[in-house]
Amino acid sequence: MQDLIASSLKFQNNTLMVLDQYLLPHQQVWHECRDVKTMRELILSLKIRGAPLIGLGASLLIAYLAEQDTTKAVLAQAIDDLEATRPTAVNLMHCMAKLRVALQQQDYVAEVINTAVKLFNEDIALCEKMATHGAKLVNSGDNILTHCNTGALATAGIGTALGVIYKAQQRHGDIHVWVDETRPLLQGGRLTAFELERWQIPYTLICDNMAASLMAAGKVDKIFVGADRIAANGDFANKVGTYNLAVLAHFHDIEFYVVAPLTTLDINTACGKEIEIEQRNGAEVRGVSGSFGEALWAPTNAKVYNPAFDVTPAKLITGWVLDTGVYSQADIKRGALRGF
Ligand SMILES: CSC[C@@H](O)[C@@H](O)C(=O)COP(=O)(O)O
Repeated sequence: MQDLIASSLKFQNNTLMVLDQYLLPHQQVWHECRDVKTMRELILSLKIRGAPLIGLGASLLIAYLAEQDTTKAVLAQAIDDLEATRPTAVNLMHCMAKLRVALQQQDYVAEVINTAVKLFNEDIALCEKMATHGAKLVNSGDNILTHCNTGALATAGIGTALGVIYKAQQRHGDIHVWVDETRPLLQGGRLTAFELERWQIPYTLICDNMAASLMAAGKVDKIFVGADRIAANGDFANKVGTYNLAVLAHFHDIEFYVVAPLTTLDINTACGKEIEIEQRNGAEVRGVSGSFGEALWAPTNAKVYNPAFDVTPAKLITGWVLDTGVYSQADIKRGALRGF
């Protein structure tokens, strides 16, 4: 298989490597992945994360296994096992569905490899298109608030919502970003801050509960976030805390955009209530861990509620920035998403 290189995932010299996003930004450790057990562990522990990237990492592993003369039955089981790791991000299901089709073909080894390569390259192109559409919504001098990490680390390309910010900065040169730290796993504080620093885009890190007062002070012009699944009616699931921002944006009359590729659309899910939300281990809320070690601040057995995502209803969204363009409330009500 040809070499494929992204910020946090690479297939090079026949070796699949994953950058450990749990240890970033203070340690940059790449893990080699040769089997389903390792990839499952990397996904479950969020060492590889972000809706598009999970699907691509799993796909490249299947392609690698196909190249090792793995039987059809074992590959089919591997696809099922990887698909079962995280239930909310539909990109993973999208990739696994494509690979299942490839596996049915006569020359399935070549088909599986071609499909994985195509998915990877397609994601780069989709990011570019979303960013181009989204950047047109940004004005010179805008203060943009974002949540979680939706950048190059989470995709094969420049990212979804953060890709828009990157393009807008290239266009205007004077964008400032408010970065929600994104409790409990701190994807904003660890990863988005790291990426913005690398891209030399001015940013300020805030705790999630500071967004309201910033909005009240008139310091947020627009909000851009990513999505893990967009239902047919435009409701979408994204990192927990996104819904809070949408409600706050509505109250303060601030534009709120969701940015996602067509691989995030799930027209078989009618509305947000039908999206399965991943529940995670309580330890993530009782304390924090990372390259610095572990800290526990709550009582060891404190009862915890820890959904990884929440659902934002369509009525709170100003625009859906997809690779095919920007869609308004009216477009969505007309059923624009069902057309894909
Ligand atoms: C391009 S990323 C879009 C989403 O996947 C992102 O906003 C998000 O919620 C990631 O969650 P994570 O749990 O870190 O995988």
